[in-house]
Amino acid sequence: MSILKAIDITFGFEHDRLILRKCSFEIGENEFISLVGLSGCGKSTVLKLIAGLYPPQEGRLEYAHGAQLGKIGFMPQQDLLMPWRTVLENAALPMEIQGVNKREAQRRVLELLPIFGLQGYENAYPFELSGGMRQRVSFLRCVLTGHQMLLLDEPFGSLDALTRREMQLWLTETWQKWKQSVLLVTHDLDEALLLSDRIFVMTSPQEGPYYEIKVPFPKPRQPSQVYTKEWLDLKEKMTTFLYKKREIK
Ligand SMILES: Nc1ncnc2c1ncn2[C@@H]1O[C@H](COP(=O)(O)OP(=O)(O)OP(=O)(O)O)[C@@H](O)[C@H]1O
Repeated sequence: MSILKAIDITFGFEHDRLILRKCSFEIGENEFISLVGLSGCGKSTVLKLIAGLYPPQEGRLEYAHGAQLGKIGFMPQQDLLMPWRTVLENAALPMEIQGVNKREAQRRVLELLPIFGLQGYENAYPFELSGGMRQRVSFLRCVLTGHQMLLLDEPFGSLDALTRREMQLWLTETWQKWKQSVLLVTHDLDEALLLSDRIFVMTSPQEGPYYEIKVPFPKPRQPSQVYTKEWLDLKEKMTTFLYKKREIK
């Protein structure tokens, strides 16, 4: 069953320069999808359309029950934690805005802190945390507000390579517990292959449906797999598609 259907979406910031033209895709229940593409092709814009920050110029987005606007977790590129609020207050705030009372919101945060590797840090301020920990607070906040769907915009983009790999592995394990659908924007093809059920490869402008790769490796995947021939073949397929399209333009 699908949680979201995008049907013939057309969108551009300038009238003569479209980012999406009659673009369609579906996201299934409990599905993990990555969106990859060259810088500036419109990946963040797709997330913002789904989150309802921009209306499509043509076409429509159909949300399954429970995944309506306002109930989708959105994690932007920057963690956007408020420096004057503690971990507990930062993580609980969006739930409070959704109408959950403060005590209950904080109870839900406290319950999840250990899973997010943040136990004992509830009263810490963002400046006292490492980059990976700040991203986990941001991710925790997103999980608590996204009832059925999470939109993650390069969540690990600002982290060093080792922390990034650690966070990817942590996410593969943690995500199995949530059963929320995820649309992850990333530049990192290994990250996409490590985490996803399907990968949408986006060109600029995106015409029609995305070029799609179904990732055939069973989960959870291991970082050592990135050196296997099957893995490298899939990466090459995506790279060839991205750059060929660019030459044609
Ligand atoms: N608010 C805006 N107003 C006008 N143009 C915009 C706006 N936001 C984005 N754009 C333009 O739309 C295009 C797509 O931007 P978007 O941020 O979606 O790309 P992206 O694929 O996410 O890029 P990156 O990988 O570099 O983050 C870019 O050319 C960008 O300059």
